[in-house]
Amino acid sequence: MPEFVTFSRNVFIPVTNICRNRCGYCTFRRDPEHPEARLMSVEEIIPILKNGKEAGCTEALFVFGEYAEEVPEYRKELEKMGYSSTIEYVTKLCELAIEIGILPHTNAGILDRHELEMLKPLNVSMGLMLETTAELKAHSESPGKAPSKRIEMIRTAGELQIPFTTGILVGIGESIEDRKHSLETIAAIHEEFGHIQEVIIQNFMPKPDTPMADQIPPTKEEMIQTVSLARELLPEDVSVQVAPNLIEPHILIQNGATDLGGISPTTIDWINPEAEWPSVVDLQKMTGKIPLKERLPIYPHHIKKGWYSSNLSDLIQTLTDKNGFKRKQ
Ligand SMILES: O=c1nc2n(C[C@H](O)[C@H](O)[C@H](O)CO)c3cc(O)ccc3cc-2c(=O)[nH]1
Ligand SMILES: C[C@H]1O[C@@H](n2cnc3c(N)ncnc32)[C@H](O)[C@@H]1O
Ligand code: MET
Ligand code: SF4
Repeated sequence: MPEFVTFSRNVFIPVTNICRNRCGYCTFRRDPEHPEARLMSVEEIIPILKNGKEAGCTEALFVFGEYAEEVPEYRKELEKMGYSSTIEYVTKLCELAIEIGILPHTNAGILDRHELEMLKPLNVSMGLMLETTAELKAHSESPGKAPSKRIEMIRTAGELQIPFTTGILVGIGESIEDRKHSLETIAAIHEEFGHIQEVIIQNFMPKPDTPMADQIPPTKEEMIQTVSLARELLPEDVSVQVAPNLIEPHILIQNGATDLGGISPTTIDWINPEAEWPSVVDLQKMTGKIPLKERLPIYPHHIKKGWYSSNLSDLIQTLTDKNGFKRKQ
């Protein structure tokens, strides 16, 4: 049993749902002609950040479609707003979040070294799910889900000393051996760079009207087995995260999970909109006797190592003090 289980309070900002990929399990992505296709404006985003700040959130989670610039209609929209790339726009959004008092964490899909360098000074951590090292049908129309590209980006983030979240998606057609290989790959990258804070073991949730609508999601037993495997294969300083809105976490905590990721009092999970966030009180009920501890989107050991830009130090300090987060030695 772990000594405690962690979580963070976030606001989820789905900057754009335009995406160059077409993953077989995804309902987040929209075609440009779809009525719900969007690129959020600064005017829409500011109140979300402010509400989140009021509600005690410490993390601005920017998640969006990968390289939407490859979609011509989107590029035009972005140019109308005065930006030539999504990442240029997102740096502006991160600056706003910092001004309002929330720490940015961006998961943009694949980014190149230059883009990572642009975001590093404005993000306390970043993320990219490896998903799997297997070549799967689910990803046959998603160039950005090529395992080699994902591995390369996670490594580059390591070279740049960006605190990082990655993970695997369980139940999308991969075998147990594939899961093992994916986790070993993540473990090896972390041994080299030391930047991975947490590895998400995310259970696939079938969605209506997707090519994988009828695929059976992983069983509780498979999830227990995968969480145990992750705990066994990953270095000790990496936590194993499960999503408490997607699966009952208690038994997974008994098998090695120690983090529940971000939950939000003010925004929905845009990737799994059908899955409501539990409240902190619900979370405490789920973990039972194990104490819950709120964390920031940057872990204490990375704060201690100074893996953040000077733009962020005041805010990290204020939020650490205010929330009474311990700087674990
Ligand atoms: O609300 C969600 N948060 C997701 N998060 C956020 C996560 O729960 C936390 O915000 C991080 O642990 C940072 O504190 C991700 C972050 C990443 O870097 C990569 C993937 C994910 C996936 C999800 C997700 O599906 N839903
Ligand atoms: C942000 C992350 O959300 C995950 N993701 C995308 N679609 C689904 C789904 N149907 N079920 C569970 N997780 C999903 C992917 O792993 C992505 O990288
Ligand atoms: C909305 S999914 C999360 C971000 C990115 N599109 C990816 O799949 O990696
Ligand atoms: S999961 Fe991410 S990369 Fe895949 S289609 Fe959805 S938004 Fe695009």
